[in-house]
Amino acid sequence: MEMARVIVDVPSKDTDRPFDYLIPEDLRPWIEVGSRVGVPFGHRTLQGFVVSLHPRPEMDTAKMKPIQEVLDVMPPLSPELIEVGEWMKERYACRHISALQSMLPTALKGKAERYISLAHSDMDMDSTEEADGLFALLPESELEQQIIRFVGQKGEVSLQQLSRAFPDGAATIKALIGRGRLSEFQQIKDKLQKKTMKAIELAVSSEEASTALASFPAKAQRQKEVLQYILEMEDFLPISQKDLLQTLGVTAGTVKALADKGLITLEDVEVFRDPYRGRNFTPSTPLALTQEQQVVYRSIVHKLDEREHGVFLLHGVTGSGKTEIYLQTIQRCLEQERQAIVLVPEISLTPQMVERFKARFGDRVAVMHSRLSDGERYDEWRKIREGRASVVVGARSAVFAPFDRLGLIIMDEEHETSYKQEETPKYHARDVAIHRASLTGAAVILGSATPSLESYHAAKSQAQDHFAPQLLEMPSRALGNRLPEVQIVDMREELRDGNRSMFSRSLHAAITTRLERGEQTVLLLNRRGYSTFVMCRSCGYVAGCPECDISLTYHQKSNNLRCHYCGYAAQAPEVCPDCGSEHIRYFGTGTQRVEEELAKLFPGIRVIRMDVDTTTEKGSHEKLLKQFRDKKGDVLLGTQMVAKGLDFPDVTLVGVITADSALNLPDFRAAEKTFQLLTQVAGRAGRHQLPGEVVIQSYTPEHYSIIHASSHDYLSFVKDELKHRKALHYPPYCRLILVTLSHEQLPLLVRMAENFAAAIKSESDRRGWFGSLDRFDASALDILGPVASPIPRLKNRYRFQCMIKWRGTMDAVSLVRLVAEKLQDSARDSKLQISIDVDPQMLM
Ligand SMILES: Nc1ncnc2c1ncn2[C@@H]1O[C@H](COP(=O)(O)OP(=O)(O)OP(=O)(O)O)[C@@H](O)[C@H]1O
Ligand SMILES: [Zn+2]
Ligand SMILES: [Zn+2]
Repeated sequence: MEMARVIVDVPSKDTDRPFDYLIPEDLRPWIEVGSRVGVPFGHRTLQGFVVSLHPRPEMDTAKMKPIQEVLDVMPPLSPELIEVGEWMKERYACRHISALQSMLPTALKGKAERYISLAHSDMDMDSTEEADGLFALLPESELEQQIIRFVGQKGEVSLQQLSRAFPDGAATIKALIGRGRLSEFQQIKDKLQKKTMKAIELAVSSEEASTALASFPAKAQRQKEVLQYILEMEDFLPISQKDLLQTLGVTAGTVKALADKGLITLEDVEVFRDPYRGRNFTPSTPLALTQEQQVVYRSIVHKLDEREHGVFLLHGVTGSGKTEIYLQTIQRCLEQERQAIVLVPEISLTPQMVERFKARFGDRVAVMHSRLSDGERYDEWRKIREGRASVVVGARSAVFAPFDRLGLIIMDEEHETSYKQEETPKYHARDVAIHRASLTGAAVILGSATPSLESYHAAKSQAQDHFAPQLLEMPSRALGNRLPEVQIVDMREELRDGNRSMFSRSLHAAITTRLERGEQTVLLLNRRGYSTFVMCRSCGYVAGCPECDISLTYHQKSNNLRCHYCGYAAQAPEVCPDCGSEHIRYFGTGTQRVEEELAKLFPGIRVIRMDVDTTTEKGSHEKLLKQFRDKKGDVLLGTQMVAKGLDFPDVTLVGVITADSALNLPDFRAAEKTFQLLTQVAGRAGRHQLPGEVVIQSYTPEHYSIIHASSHDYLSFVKDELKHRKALHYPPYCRLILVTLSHEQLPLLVRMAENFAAAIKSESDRRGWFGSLDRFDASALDILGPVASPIPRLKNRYRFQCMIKWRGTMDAVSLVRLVAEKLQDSARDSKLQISIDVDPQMLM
């Protein structure tokens, strides 16, 4: 017998370490580092992950218990991912088990039994790599044939059954799965069962339907509307009845009436588990690279060829052809028989993005994002695990894709905050990607038109205590056209001149021109931050904290203003302290109001609205974009979603309703985020033949983030912004740890929060860490707070927070963790919760 160290599935402090178990002889061949096992623990059986294997210890093993069962044939985690988990535990002060669990698709988290069947024959032989094709032709051994016959006869066999029938077959069975002869799956129960939906399809040709539509009586207005919509959606049929009812606000009765007339059919159909199955992607071939692209391409490929770990920061303006770089470096990686992960922000995981990868690499691409059902995600995950996919395109958690020959990780729009997970474990996919790649000698490309200050600063300073990417730049657009002209409109002047509309005269005129020319407009309404700050509409004054240089947040209930960093509070002003105007109030508007205003100002204008409300249903995003591309809309109006990744030839105007809204958030990254968003959205204009124009409306047109965005000047922005960050001690000149404590009783919480801050102070003093952040050459640690959290009460619990700022090579995370655990132990009643967020992105 041998021994395994197992991390058990109980997220508590006392169980947050590996436990030793003996490996029974018959389970030995099934167990690897990364296996999921069932182990006895106290009186229960718990699930756990094997993190290491050891020879049988010398000591007395009588008290050690044996592993009871193995839950999967193929270990769901690899040794590499186990190592990443260990690193996450230290880096983010989370439990080891939470780190490991976060790597698995939900469907795998329960304890469902694993089954084996013959592999689907739906594997496309053309697209599998040649090596696999050769493998499949290898003569099969006696044992292999027996196993295949056995499984073939039974249809599906549970892992238990199979391991009993072939006690010595573990290695062979794993090999057969690896070669695509057998497949491992789990019975997908209840919510994962086959999904069906009521689907609507035309029962007649579209011409007949149109004719019928014309002859509808006036009183059948609702039916007419529905049929009209179905005709518009023709390319997407069948569509779901549920979607339609929601979009049009009609009842099922109206739909049924059309079915009764024989114009449409209504059927229960299975919802496809592969959301892209059956769709044809026009294959694309590599483009001849531009001069700039070639330089970048060569640097990256050089690293790939050396099989060395390396991190690149690809700073390329909008439309510079970063995606083509991604595609061609992936190509090289695949030629090396290695695999690639492409991370994109959830919000830009648009069909257009996925399409570009599917078009180049076909079935070898797996897709992972949050709108997939658990079942779909499990299927995509298996595709990766079993080696049927070699490229994955996905949101944050795709960084854990279970590849075993990873060669390249790409992170598009690397500055996006959605790469940080806000629940435990609070990891940043960028750091995980870099760490994972360093373990396997993989390359990392961080791409953006507006890199985060952290990444850019790291590339420039080549600091030793942080990752130091190699900077690659693409300053011109791939198609040779220029970046669009940007005009800034001062909205204070508009008001002074008597224009109270949310559209300036310039933007109004520009939209009118587009309507006349039949060109398209993208309108961005940045809703982040609305209703939270107080601004003077006459002079642009925004109430800010005297200590922290961030805007104060308006609290309606108490009618006061508060700083969420230091706790400063003030009465909300009645008149502007700067200019005395009464036009000072807190700000609020929404896409719906803009839509109404557009309809009023431009009668007959066709507006496609894209925001959280219109994109909740699966596929709605795609439909709206398709409508816009088919020129069924003059204006695409939306929130952040319209800023990213879109590439439409007829968009020649981009308008930003209020550029300042995000500028006034109580977040030290407010200027950076504003600059990024403006640059992104401006980049949507004039990407093809027609030249583009951008109109930015602002109440603070003199702000450096707006000025530099309008001249597409990333470098000047960085220079200005870094000055602020340095003066006020914010990243990248220090790092942050946000600690939130919560409890049901306020007085108790306040006392404990104060104890926490005091303990951090004395503990770091004792270690000689407490220095001044003003001295940039020295290590230093400072703690702000405690103050009430921006959300001071959540689910009946009060919340207080402390912000730790630190710089240096010391292990501040483990200090915070230590103090937090001590406090929790001493608090006796376990109702105190402490959450630690290392390198926080969300400060509100
Ligand atoms: N080498 C090339 N030859 C011809 N066209 C190219 C080349 N590289 C890119 N393009 C085209 O240029 C346009 C912009 O490229 P792409 O979308 O890859 O840029 P990007 O940098 O990813 O843009 P963004 O950051 O704005 O999303 C696309 O229409 C693309 O097809
Ligand atoms: Zn004022
Ligand atoms: Zn403050």
